[in-house]
Amino acid sequence: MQGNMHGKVLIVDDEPNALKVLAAILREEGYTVFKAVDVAEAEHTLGKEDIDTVITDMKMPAKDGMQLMEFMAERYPDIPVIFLTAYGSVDSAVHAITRGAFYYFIKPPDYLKLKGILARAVEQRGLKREIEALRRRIPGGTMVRIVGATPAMVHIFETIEAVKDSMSSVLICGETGTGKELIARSLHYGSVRRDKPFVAVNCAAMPRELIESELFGYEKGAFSGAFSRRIGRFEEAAEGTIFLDEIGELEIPLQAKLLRVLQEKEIERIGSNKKIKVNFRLISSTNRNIPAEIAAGAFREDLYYRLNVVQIQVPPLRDRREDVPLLVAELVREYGAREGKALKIDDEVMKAFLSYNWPGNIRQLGNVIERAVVLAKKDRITVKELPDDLKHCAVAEEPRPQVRTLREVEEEAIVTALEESSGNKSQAAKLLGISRKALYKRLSEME
Ligand SMILES: Nc1ncnc2c1ncn2[C@@H]1O[C@H](COP(=O)(O)OP(=O)(O)OP(=O)(O)O)[C@@H](O)[C@H]1O
Repeated sequence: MQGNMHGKVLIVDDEPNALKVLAAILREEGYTVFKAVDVAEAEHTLGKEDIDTVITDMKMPAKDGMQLMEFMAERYPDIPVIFLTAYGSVDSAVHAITRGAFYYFIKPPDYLKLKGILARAVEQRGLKREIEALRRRIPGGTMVRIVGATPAMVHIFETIEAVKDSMSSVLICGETGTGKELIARSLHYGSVRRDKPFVAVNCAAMPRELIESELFGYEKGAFSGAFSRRIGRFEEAAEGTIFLDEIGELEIPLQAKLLRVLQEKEIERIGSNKKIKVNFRLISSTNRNIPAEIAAGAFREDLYYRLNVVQIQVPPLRDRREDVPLLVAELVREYGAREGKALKIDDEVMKAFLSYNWPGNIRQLGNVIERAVVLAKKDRITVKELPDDLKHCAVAEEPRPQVRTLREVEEEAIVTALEESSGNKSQAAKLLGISRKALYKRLSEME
């Protein structure tokens, strides 16, 4: 945004007059204005133009403003959204704010105020863009920090380094929440392609027809609802990386289409038979056992070989428990910073973390820590802040003997006193309430 005070604004409203008036006012202010009469058209414009801020009506006949915002949260999380809402639907606007909307105005808005808010939104977008650009420039930087020191993780880091700049396809296998997407991102942002797009598509999140139009795009009129042309994700990923998450969910007909794209490096938009050259690096991920799917006839073997040129296996968290303390420290710092809390973790909590089997892996660990950080009072995270199944783990992990011998108690007291006094024996003796000589005597008995 530097050197350019104004930005690109997209206005979405089903009332042509409202659209016209606001567009005129903002153009006067020097903004480049794009208009859309519904969410579908807005989505299309967002795919084509580098929009700085969206101003949208809340109530619209097909999809509403809230649905547009959800779409944006997924695809364009850095673009601020300002809502215009009719008097009487303030509730939904407030809901939008809690979901991250930038601001809302009741119609008709106070244009002076709207201009002020818009300027702030555009400025914020500019800042985010600069930060993103800086991050990408960190030499060899992966932008995201992948925490891990176990041999399996070190092996993954080495593989990332070795293959990041190549065009070969990478298949990342591992349970849900193990960090597959993080690895895909660091393969991209650490590579020579880091200034090109990284386009992620979750193959499990959408019905088949939608994935197809998402991946390949379509021409205007290709099917009912295709009001305008839309470019697909393969085209969007030009010279960059496309990440197909949960590739195992792709149905057989789409597998065939994908195979053809990989072989021929060209695509056809739906409703057109013009071939378009595409060039991208493909990373895919799966939490399924693909060879078993092949044996069951649910996955094409030839496609598997194309996807699996380089394979990265990410182990579940329970198989690399040594990484748990590192991850916990990192996550507590991260969420703590967000909440403005500097927190320590009780030993019991760490013990529970170490013995739990983490079916949701690091994502689950992150959620548990986020919750604990929010709940934590004072400066500690205690077992009280853990969800029930983890609390049980903390209890199960403490098979303390009921009675200890006096000698054991004495030895423990001596060790604690020495620790407290950093090994200074006079001070330790003082803490224990005995003479230095008595301490020496007991120490010699202990050995
Ligand atoms: N090694 C790691 N270090 C730090 N954070 C991690 C690590 N691995 C995963 N995470 C965090 O855990 C969460 C889940 O990771 P990610 O989305 O990459 O997992 P995934 O394997 O792609 O999950 P799914 O299969 O469900 O899509 C993210 O918030 C990510 O930042």
